[in-house]
Formats: sequence, structure tokens, C-alpha cells
Amino acid sequence: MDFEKYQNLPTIILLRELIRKWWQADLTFADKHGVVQGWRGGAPPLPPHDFCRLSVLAPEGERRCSESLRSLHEKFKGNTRLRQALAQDCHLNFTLVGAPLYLDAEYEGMLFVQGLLRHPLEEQTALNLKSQLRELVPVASDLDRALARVPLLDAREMGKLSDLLELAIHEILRHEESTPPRDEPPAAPPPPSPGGSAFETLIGRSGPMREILKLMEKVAQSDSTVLINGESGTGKELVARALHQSGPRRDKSFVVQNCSAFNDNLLESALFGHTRGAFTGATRDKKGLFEVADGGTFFLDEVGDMSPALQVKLLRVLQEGTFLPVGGTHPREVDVRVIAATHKNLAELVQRGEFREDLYYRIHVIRLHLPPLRERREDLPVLIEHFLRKHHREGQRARGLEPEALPLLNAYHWPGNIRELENEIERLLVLGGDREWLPAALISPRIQEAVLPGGQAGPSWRATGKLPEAVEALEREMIQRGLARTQHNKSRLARELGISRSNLILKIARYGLARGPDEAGEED
Ligand SMILES: Nc1ncnc2c1ncn2[C@@H]1O[C@H](COP(=O)(O)OP(=O)(O)OP(=O)(O)O)[C@@H](O)[C@H]1O
Repeated sequence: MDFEKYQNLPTIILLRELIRKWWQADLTFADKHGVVQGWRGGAPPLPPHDFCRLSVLAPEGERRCSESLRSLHEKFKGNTRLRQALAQDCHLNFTLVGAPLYLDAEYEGMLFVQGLLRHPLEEQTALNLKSQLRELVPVASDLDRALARVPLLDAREMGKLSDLLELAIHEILRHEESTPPRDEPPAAPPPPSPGGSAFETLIGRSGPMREILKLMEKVAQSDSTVLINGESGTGKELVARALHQSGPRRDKSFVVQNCSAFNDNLLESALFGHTRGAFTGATRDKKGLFEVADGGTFFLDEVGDMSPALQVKLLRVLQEGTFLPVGGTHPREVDVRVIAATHKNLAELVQRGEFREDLYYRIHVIRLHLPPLRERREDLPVLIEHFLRKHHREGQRARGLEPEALPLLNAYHWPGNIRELENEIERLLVLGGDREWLPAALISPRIQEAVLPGGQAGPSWRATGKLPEAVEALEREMIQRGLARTQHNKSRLARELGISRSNLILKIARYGLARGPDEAGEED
């Protein structure tokens, strides 16, 4: 069993960071012999807080610590039906929580977190603990401070920690299932979906897009919940659909529901269905979308807009695969892969108490971030070409845009992202009539105004004269407008223009666009 590789799984890294952040504790592995991995010669690691750390300074403390771990290990080993996380008291009366790892019914070890307090310490208990520690390590000092730093977890937090450990185990199992055994030839790739790869619907091979496609390839075959994050119009639904189409559920339904489209009652009934008489007008039983999606994929758009009550129901579907229809008394069971999306920052919503933390971590197992179009401008030409082909009508002669049009579109910041670009190209095709090359002058006034002085194609857009001069004039203008738009935020503007910040600073100096000597002399 290669624990090293598990430590580097992205979800395990995430969970480890989370456990550290919340409880200043460490996620650790012990193998099937109870030997802790990554520890010197099987000795306990340096525990996460000073109190435990002091205790293992003494050989006797180290022995007792190992003993506590062994007790939990023996429990898991001796009962192969035990698959959930368990808590165990350690020699200092702290708590240790572990979850067992079984591969093909074989016990392979456990994941654990140690050195936790379950109750606030009473005075007498604290005194006992300190004298216990002094017995082990007579020179130990500042024990009050060390004791005050021992993480305290109430029952709810203990439950949360157990969930995270089980999630980590689940991730390892999923990884094992998707990795072929070393001595077997790799499994044949899944049969292609009809009409070629589902990922071909996603146009663009810029750096960020390639990263997204790589991650999509990894997660398409699994059942993990995916959270897609990105501004409106960046392609979240398209990505969700492509994941569904290229995974094992492609022959089943792909259901979409926008969570901000309905009020709470309606959304509940749409998602979970209702029974006859559940409310006025409910004259018969009605299936909810989760049942419609059974066996397939459910794309929940704008999940950040779900009410707290519905968040609880969603959590239950994700954890147990069950839900109650409105007015129902018998839980229904479904097997649905959930892909959630939002343009909001869910972590911030969690901090403000508007989104359940446990649900956040359930849906955050795999996160795909779709960058706005302005951060992947290299994709613009292929997207334009794609939309020209997509919206081309029979009899139209349009072959492309006039050369002046592209820099104009490139300079725009595309707040509506790819959807806005698609609409713009469709509009150009309509207005272009039977022209072969669609002129820059037809581009929407809103875009012209945003990128050109006075909203008109200025001298830099001329199609005649010397090319280097025209390019320079255009460059100067784009930078000048960009500086005004971003209030001289050079990092942002450099990102938008797709050049490095130092390159931008050089150009600002060359074109005399600096606000003052400070900006002119600035270096990266
Ligand atoms: N990479 C892409 N290649 C081709 N078309 C794309 C791409 N990304 C998005 N689109 C197109 O842009 C439009 C908007 O995409 P989509 O609806 O998936 O965005 P979204 O992020 O889900 O938007 P919203 O947040 O408003 O729901 C669709 O017509 C989609 O086909």
C-alpha cells in the first residue's frame, strides 16, 4: 500500500489543509500493521500541539501514545464490518479519531487525527493532566499555555471531522478503483460517445482551457460531485453536459435546474416532487427532478441561491441518496451524480452563514473554475470562427471578420463572457447581409464605446498605411483606454491584455502614458 501517493491526491491535500486550519491537527496514516507512515521508524510524528508534543519527548510518553493508536487499530482490524470513523480516548485523555481503509474486503490501515479535546477541561482534570505530563517530562514548562491550545471539538465538530475522514477514505477508494493494477494492461478506453468526444463541444485550447480539459478527463468517469465555478456565460452548463456525455451515465438523463429561478416552495416541489394533497392544487403525485435524473446526472445551476432548508435536503441526497417528496412520509432512493454550479464565492457565503459548511465540503470535492473570457483571450479567434460557423445561415457568404474587427473585439472586456461573444457574432452575421468579410463598423456600439475614444473607429483602426505604425497606434490606444478603465491597475490590465506586467510597464513608459514619475520608473 503506497500511502505516499495518497498523501498527494488533491482531495487529501485539501482535507489535510482543512483539518489543520479548523482544528490545528494533522491527518495521518497508519498501515495494516498499525505502523504510522511517514513517522521516523514507525514512531509517532510530532503531534500537532505542544501538550502532546511534550509528552512524546519521553520514551514512556511515546510508548503510551503508540499504545493508544494500536487500540484503535486493533478495533478496526478485529471487526471487518466496521467501516465508519471511531473515536478513542488516548493516554492523556485526549481523543483520537480514525477511519478504516478496506480494499477488496482487506483491512489496509487507517487514517486518523489525534490530540483532540471533546469537553472543556475542568480545573481538576487540567491539574491531573499537567501532573501526568510532569511525571513524563519533569522539565516541561508553560503547561497552562500548552493546554489552552489543545483543539476543542464539540459533538457537532467531532461529527464533521468523522465525515471528513470518511470522505478521505472514499477518495482513496475511488482513486484505487480508477487505477489499473500494475501488472495488468491498462483498461481499454471507454467507447467514444456517438458523434465523437463530448469535449469537442468545448472550443478553446488556451492554457486555462487545457487545464480544465485535463481535469475533466480525470473526473468524467467518476461519480464524484463536481462544483463548477465561474462568471455568467463562461460555459458552466456546457462543461457539465460534456462531463455527463463522456461518462458512464451518458445514456441516462441529464437534468438541469436553476436554483434561483423559483421561490423556495416551488423549487422544493420541482426538485423532490410532491404527493397528492401536499398543498392546494396538488391533485396528484408528481415526480421531482431528482427522480427524473435517477441513474443520470443532475446539473444544479446557481446552487449558492438555495435556501437553508433546501440545502439540508440536498445534503441528504448527496450523503444518503434519499429524500422526502413534499408532503411525503416515505423516503425515496435515487442514484444521481450531482454537478453544481455557481457564479458566487461559496466560501464567502459559508463565512457569512448563508451556505451550509457541510454542504459546501460535500459539493466541493472536485472544483472546476472557468476563467472569464478576458483571462483567456487566446481563445477568442477560435471561438469567433466557431460561432461564425454555428450561426451561418444557408445562402450567406460570410467568411470571416475584417482584420480591423479582431483587435476591437480583443480589447473589449466581455462582462457577459462567451455568451456575449456568441450573441455579438450572431448579430454581426445578421447585419452583415451578404458581405464576405464582416466589417468592424458593424460591431455593437456598446463595444465600440468601451474600447475606442468617442465610440468610433479612430485613426488606429485604419486599414491603410504602414502596418507597424498602425499596430503601434492601436497598442497605445488599447493601453491608454485600459489604464483609464482599470484606474491604472497594471496587474489587472496586463492580465486582460494577455501580456506580462513588466512588459506593460515598459510599454506605458514608451508611449508616455505614465501618471507620474513613480509609475514611469516602476519595475516588477
Ligand atoms: N468553450 C466553449 N466553446 C463553445 N461554446 C461555448 C463555450 N463556453 C460557452 N459556450 C457557449 O456560450 C453560451 C453560454 O454557455 P453556458 O450556458 O454553458 O454558460 P453558463 O456559465 O452556464 O452561464 P450562466 O451562468 O448564465 O448559466 C452557450 O451558448 C454555450 O454553448
